[in-house]
Amino acid sequence: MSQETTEPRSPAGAHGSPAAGPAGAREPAEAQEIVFDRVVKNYPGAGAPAVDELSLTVPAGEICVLLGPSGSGKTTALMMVNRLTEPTGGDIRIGGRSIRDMDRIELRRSIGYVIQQVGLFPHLSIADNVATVPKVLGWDRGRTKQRVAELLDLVGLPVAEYGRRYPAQLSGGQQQRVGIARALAADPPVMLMDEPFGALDPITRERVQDEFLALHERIRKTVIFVSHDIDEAVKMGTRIAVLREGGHLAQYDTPQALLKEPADEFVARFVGADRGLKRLTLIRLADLELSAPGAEAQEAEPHGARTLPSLPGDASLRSALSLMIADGTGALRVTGPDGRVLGTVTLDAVRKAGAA
Ligand SMILES: Nc1ncnc2c1ncn2[C@@H]1O[C@H](COP(=O)(O)OP(=O)(O)OP(=O)(O)O)[C@@H](O)[C@H]1O
Repeated sequence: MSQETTEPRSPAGAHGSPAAGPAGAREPAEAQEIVFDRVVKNYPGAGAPAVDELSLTVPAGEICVLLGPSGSGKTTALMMVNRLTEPTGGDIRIGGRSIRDMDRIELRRSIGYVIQQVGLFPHLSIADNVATVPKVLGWDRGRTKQRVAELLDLVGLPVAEYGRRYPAQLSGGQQQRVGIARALAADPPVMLMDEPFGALDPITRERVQDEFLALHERIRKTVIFVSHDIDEAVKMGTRIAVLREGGHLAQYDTPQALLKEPADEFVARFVGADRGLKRLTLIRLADLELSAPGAEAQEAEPHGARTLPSLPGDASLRSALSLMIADGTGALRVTGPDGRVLGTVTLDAVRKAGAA
C-alpha cells in the first residue's frame, strides 16, 4: 500500500462545521446538490485507481448510500468531498461550486462528518462536545448554549439530563447520537457519514437508523452515507450507488429500482438472492388497495373459525408476509392509527405488489 498521508478521519467537531449566519439555528442552511464529475483517485504507488471516473449527482436533500464490498473505494469517495483526501482527477461540486475553489477549512465547516468511531472527546462533557464547533466559530456563550440544548433535544438526549455527563457514561447508541448532534452543530447543508452505525448492536442500530431518518425528515440535509450492508442501504438511501472493486460505479438507482432490476451479475449477487423479499420492506400495507373489512377474510378462511391477525397500515409487506406464514393464514387485517380495521390484505395481493 502506498504511503500517501491522508489526514486522520476526525469527526466533524474537530474541523468545525458551518457557517450558520447570524440567525444561526433559526434559519436552517439549504441543502445543496453534490456532483461527482469523473472523479479519480490514484493513491501514489498503487497499481490501480481506488476510485475511477466516478460520476453521479446527489440531489439536494437526499440520502445517497455508497454501497460496495471492502476496498471498493467508498471511504475514499467520501473523504474526497471534504478534501480529507484530494482527488487526482475530475471534479466535485457542492451547490454548483467546485471544492477546489473552496478554502479547505471553509469547506469542512460546511460539512458535517460522522464516523463509526464516534470520536467524542472523553474528557469533555456531552454539552461541551456538542459545543466544540460553535466555540471554534467564536459564537457567544448564550447562542452556543441555546444551540447545544436544541441539538441534544433533537437527538433525544435532553441537556438537563445528559449535558453534564461524560461520553463514558452513555451507551454506544447515545454516543452515536451525540456524534450526530455535534456534526449538526453549525447547521451544515451537507453531511458525510462513514458507516456511522457500524459499531452498534443490531437492535440499537435499527433504532438509531430510525431516529436518523426521522431527524432527516426535519432537517433535510444532503447526506452521503457509506455502508457495506444492503439492508441498511435499502432502509436509509433515497438513492444507492453500488461500487465495485477499483471504485467503478456499477449502478446508481433508487432502492426499488436496484432491487427490481440489478444492472448486472455483480449487483444482483451483491443485493442478494432475497431481493424480492427486500423489495417488500419498501412497500407499506397502507400503500395497497385494501379489500373491505371481512370480504377477503371469508375467502381466505373458509371455516371462519379464527379471527385474522392484524398489522398497522405502516407495517411493510415483508412483515405482512412473515405474519401470514407464521400464522398459517392467507390474509390479514390492516388497522389504522386508532386501531380501527381499515380492510384486509391477501397473500395474493402481497405477491402481486411485490412483482409489480
Ligand atoms: N491512504 C491510502 N493509501 C494507499 N491506498 C489506500 C489508502 N486508503 C485506501 N487505499 C486503498 O484504496 C482502495 C479503496 O479503499 P477504501 O477505504 O476507499 O475502500 P472502502 O470501500 O471504503 O473499503 P472498506 O469497506 O473496507 O472500508 C483499497 O484498495 C485501499 O487499499
